[in-house]
Amino acid sequence: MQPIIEVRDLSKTYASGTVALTDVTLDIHQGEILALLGPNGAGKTTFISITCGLVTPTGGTVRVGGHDVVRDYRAARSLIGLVPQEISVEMFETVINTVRFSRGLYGKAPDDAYLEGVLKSLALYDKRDAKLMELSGGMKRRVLIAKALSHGPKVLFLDEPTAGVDVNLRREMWGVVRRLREEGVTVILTTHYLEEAEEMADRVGVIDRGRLMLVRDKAELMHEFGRKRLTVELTEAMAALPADLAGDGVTLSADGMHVSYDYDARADRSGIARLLAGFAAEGIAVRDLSTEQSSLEDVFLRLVEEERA
Ligand SMILES: Nc1ncnc2c1ncn2[C@@H]1O[C@H](COP(=O)(O)OP(=O)(O)OP(=O)(O)O)[C@@H](O)[C@H]1O
Repeated sequence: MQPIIEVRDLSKTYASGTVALTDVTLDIHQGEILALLGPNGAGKTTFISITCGLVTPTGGTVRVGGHDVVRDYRAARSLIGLVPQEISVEMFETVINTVRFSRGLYGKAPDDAYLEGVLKSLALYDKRDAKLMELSGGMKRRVLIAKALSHGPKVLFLDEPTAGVDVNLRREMWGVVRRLREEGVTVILTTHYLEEAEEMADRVGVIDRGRLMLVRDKAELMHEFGRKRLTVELTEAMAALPADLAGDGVTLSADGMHVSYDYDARADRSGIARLLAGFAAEGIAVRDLSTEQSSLEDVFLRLVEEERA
């Protein structure tokens, strides 16, 4: 199947001389949730703005549903919904009128049945006649999504959907995004939160200083994420690892006081029992044990380093 979004060698240098994107190439598939992770200023918003036709690229192309976002702007844009970072809503307007207005901006014929369906899927139907000023922060964010969906797009961009919101609201947003995907909407979201990418995405892309460093299936990343490290603290320093303790993933610290063992936490047999039996057999006294999980952040840092190398 043809990707819904095809990005080829995309570059952007702003008039100020700031290089925001360099040679980004990426396919986004229909019905997936792609999370774009990256630090402030990495180029995420620039990528979204170009795809939505709000910023002109200085090199390369983006096609949405086969339509070039520059040459064939209207056709491309009609397939896209954008939920921007800032919450700006017309406080005195009602929910239903706000989404009707957004739909009208796309030159689409009025279709209240469709819009009511959108409001229902976002749990806003009961609030359709409420003024926006009467809504909670979470509801206002859902109104922004309803506006972005008002013209029936195939692709939804969410620029930092949960920046600065509390944990409950973040979970609520995750639920909303998952339901949209079930309805067949392709979702591209940007985030600073690794946890969010981990929770939501089918694929994760990392942008760093304008370059797309990597794009991976989350399952693949989670496999690496599943690694843990056991550290065994000894009562006395050891000069070298005894032969029956040495093995894959076992290392002795420089001071000889700690043995660490990296293992796959998801494997049926972690190898920990075998290792500890080895300590007992060698008569090595153990002071303490601790385990730590490599965070997604560790995984990313390692991957990005590998990619740079
Ligand atoms: N209109 C503009 N004119 C000049 N430079 C810009 C403009 N918009 C963004 N930039 C610069 O381009 C770079 C990428 O910015 P962008 O907003 O795309 O990053 P981002 O990854 O979305 O960051 P954040 O996570 O902070 O939103 C930054 O250095 C930024 O200062």
